[in-house]
Amino acid sequence: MISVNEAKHLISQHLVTLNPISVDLAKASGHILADNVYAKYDIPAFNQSSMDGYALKFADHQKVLSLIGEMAAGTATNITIQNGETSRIFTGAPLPEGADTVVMQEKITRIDEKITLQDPNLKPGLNVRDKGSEIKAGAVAMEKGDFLSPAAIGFLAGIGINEVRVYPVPKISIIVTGKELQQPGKVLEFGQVYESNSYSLSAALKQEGIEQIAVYEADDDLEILKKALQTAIESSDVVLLTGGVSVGDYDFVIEAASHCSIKQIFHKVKQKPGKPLFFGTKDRKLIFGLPGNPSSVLSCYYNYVLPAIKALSHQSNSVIEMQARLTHTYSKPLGLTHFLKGKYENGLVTPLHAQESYRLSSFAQANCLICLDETKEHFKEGDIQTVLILPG
Ligand SMILES: Nc1nc2c(c(=O)[nH]1)N[C@H]1C(S)=C(S)[C@@H](COP(=O)(O)OP(=O)(O)OC[C@H]3O[C@@H](n4cnc5c(N)ncnc54)[C@H](O)[C@@H]3O)O[C@H]1N2
Ligand code: MOO
Repeated sequence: MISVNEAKHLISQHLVTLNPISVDLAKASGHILADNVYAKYDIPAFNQSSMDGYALKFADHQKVLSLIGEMAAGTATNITIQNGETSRIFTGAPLPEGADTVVMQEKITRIDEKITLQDPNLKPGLNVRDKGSEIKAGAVAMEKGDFLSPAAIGFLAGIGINEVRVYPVPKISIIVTGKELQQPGKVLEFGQVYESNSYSLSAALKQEGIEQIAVYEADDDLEILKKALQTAIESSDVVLLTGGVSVGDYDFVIEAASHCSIKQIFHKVKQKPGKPLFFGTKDRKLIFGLPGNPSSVLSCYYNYVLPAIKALSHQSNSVIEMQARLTHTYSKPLGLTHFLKGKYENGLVTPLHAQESYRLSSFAQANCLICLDETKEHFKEGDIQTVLILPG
């Protein structure tokens, strides 16, 4: 059996970033840019007023000015002001030809068409957004590797970009195994358990902006599982199986993986929960066999699957590793790394109740996993441990 670190290292060695695609800007939020984006135009595209007021030549600011026209935002034709003239202007409107400064309307006196300024702080160019002051045509607007946040999307739209090249988010298939599984909402017959793994995994994936998720149910039937796995490999970048990776007579995942020519990279990790974790590859596709217990599924997801999925899209891990002080003493046997459901706050971390891998009640309250090393047995109150902060 390999250690947690060895397992993480082996996965990292098999990650190949997905090929970039072009997408509409409106669909690019949350992606990473695969190419530099260059500005096509000077933005603003014209000298623009940043205030409602009057446009003038600064050299005229001590004169009584004659009002000769108006420029509103969206005005399609320009006007020209001569010496001693001014024009009404509104926020966002182009400056009239000849004007270089705008005075706010609160800082003038107007008698009929005559304007006198009372702005001791007026400077040349005040209240004017210069043409190209946001960005110049040809300049790099954003760089390859930049994250497309909502602000970045707005920025690129604002400079006229409508399509970008990004690293795609992977397509995911989830295959749940087990003939005991019943859908939530239906009556639970004797021996049945409610199917929850596809729900928790889909929710976790959607939280990362992954929408292309297919769910298959494979019962405990080897033939059904082989077919589902084959379809899943062909139609997705990452396959997540849950259950059926242990040593029971109905645990068919390893056999189905071998039948589908999946190359086994490892099976079983020195950890709790999630000891029977399987990882394999086929071409560039990643196949994770997650041990069926609901808590094992999520613990393995945050430790292995999520970092891998993020790396495929060139994204940084959304599970943040931190150090925290234990609020309680905790003991465990030697030999396995334990991941405890915990509550982290202000540098302190508390292990929650219900750590068993079939239970999710404490996971539902947890905001972190506490990592307790395989080589240690006793952990004292105040000891500093690594915690994995779960995406909120
Ligand atoms: N003799 C041994 N038995 C077991 C070992 C072992 O080393 N030797 N390992 C145990 C550990 S640790 C784990 S974890 C489980 C993993 O087993 P499988 O991956 O084969 O999972 P299943 O047996 O199919 O299911 C385990 C458990 O989880 C429930 N389950 C499965 N799928 C779902 C689902 N989609 N939603 C909700 N619950 C699900 C299933 O009913 C079982 O209770 O093996 C131990 N056994
Ligand atoms: O390693 Mo298992 O996930 O504890 O039941």
